[in-house]
Amino acid sequence: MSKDLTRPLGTPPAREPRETVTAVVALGANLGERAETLDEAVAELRRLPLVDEVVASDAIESVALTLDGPDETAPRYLNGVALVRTRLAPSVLLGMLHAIEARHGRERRERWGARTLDLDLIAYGDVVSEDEALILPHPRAHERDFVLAPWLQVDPDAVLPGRGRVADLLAALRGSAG
Ligand SMILES: Nc1ncnc2c1ncn2[C@@H]1O[C@H](COP(=O)(O)OP(=O)(O)OP(=O)(O)O)[C@@H](O)[C@H]1O
Ligand SMILES: Nc1nc2c(c(=O)[nH]1)N=C(CO)CN2
Repeated sequence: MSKDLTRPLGTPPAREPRETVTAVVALGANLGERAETLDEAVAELRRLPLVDEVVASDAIESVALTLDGPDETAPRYLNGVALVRTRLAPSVLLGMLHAIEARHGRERRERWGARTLDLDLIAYGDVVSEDEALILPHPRAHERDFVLAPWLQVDPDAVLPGRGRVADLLAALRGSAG
């Protein structure tokens, strides 16, 4: 029996097919061959089942944000955003993001620690979720220049559900910086 990946695992088959939504995936890397890793991760997103289209931003470089604030001595990050048109259920998509991270040697050691690849699910359509295994939209996306700027590049009209237009969020963030 084939699995229905449009539903959260363990739930009964749907009567209606799940519609295609745009998921926003943030990519980050500050260890290893960062640009190659991000390119490969985008290629892997394109090969996922029930993914029709992936539009990827350019990669941007930024100083590492740690729990103690920006750290100029830490390896710098390359970040990007991919818009993923998919019928995968959000929790199934997150599981597949974790599998891609694992294939790139991601180790989960410390929070906000250096990593070969980090894939966060920033938004899934306009779904709102408080489940700590998958909070939607991502609770820190609105305060991250390295998420908002590449997102705006691939979707100038983007809206972060519950927070507003990405262009306005980025302008506010930059206006309040330093
Ligand atoms: N929207 C989301 N995207 C990715 N992971 C999420 C999300 N909401 C909750 N999580 C949970 O957060 C856990 C930690 O994720 P991760 O290791 O990517 O965090 P981090 O990259 O160190 O920090 P941050 O979440 O601030 O980017 C994951 O196991 C995942 O289940
Ligand atoms: N510049 C930058 N800093 C970070 C990043 C990131 O992607 N870019 N991700 C983190 C944890 O998700 C912590 N700090």
